[in-house]
Amino acid sequence: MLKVENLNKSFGDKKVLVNTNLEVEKGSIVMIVGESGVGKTTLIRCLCGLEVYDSGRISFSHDDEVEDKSIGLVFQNFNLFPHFSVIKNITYSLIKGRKMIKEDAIKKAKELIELLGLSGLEDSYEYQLSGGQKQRVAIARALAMEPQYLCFDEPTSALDYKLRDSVGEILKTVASKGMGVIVITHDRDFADKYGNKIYELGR
Ligand SMILES: Nc1ncnc2c1ncn2[C@@H]1O[C@H](COP(=O)(O)OP(=O)(O)OP(=O)(O)O)[C@@H](O)[C@H]1O
Repeated sequence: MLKVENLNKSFGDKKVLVNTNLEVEKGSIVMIVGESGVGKTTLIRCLCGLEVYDSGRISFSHDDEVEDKSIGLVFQNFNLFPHFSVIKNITYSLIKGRKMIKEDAIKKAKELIELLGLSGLEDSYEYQLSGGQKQRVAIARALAMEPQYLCFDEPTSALDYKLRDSVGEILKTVASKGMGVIVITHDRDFADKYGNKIYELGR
């Protein structure tokens, strides 16, 4: 379980997170809702190590057999490498960061491409993809790193309304593989439908 206790974060004089608490079990989907500006993105940036927090604790409890502290993030705008094909977007960090053999990285990427319904798009570039396809490439890329927890920043906001449920099904698939899923959303119906728990971040 991922546990956030009394997390505080300010930007200058502005207190954004004040004694924020959160618990995420593996295999579950936790939705974070709240008005614009309450600090939802700041919270997940702290979780992923992209932001330094002022005080409090982020810890992993003992149900994590291997104490793997990896938390991945799927950015709201996906952040794909525009000059790389779909398959290279997925394999790049495996090969360069994890030093995986290229053939193994490609095998893994192909499994994820299949899982996320991207077959046939292996050699496409970002500009050739729809919003939903870009998002699924970003999810495949994050899953390739095998994080224990995966955060999604507003996964439905850039997409056509009808794609909302397909995103929900992907979140369920990710959780069913044993990962803890943390989702920022403005969409209360989506949160109610797919969240195992909903945290309302307040001022
Ligand atoms: N790097 C930064 N420097 C200064 N202020 C920041 C920085 N990042 C965020 N903030 C401020 O912190 C507050 C919380 O921002 P954050 O993006 O976390 O909110 P949010 O709840 O995700 O909002 P939204 O729903 O609109 O995306 C905002 O007032 C924002 O202006």
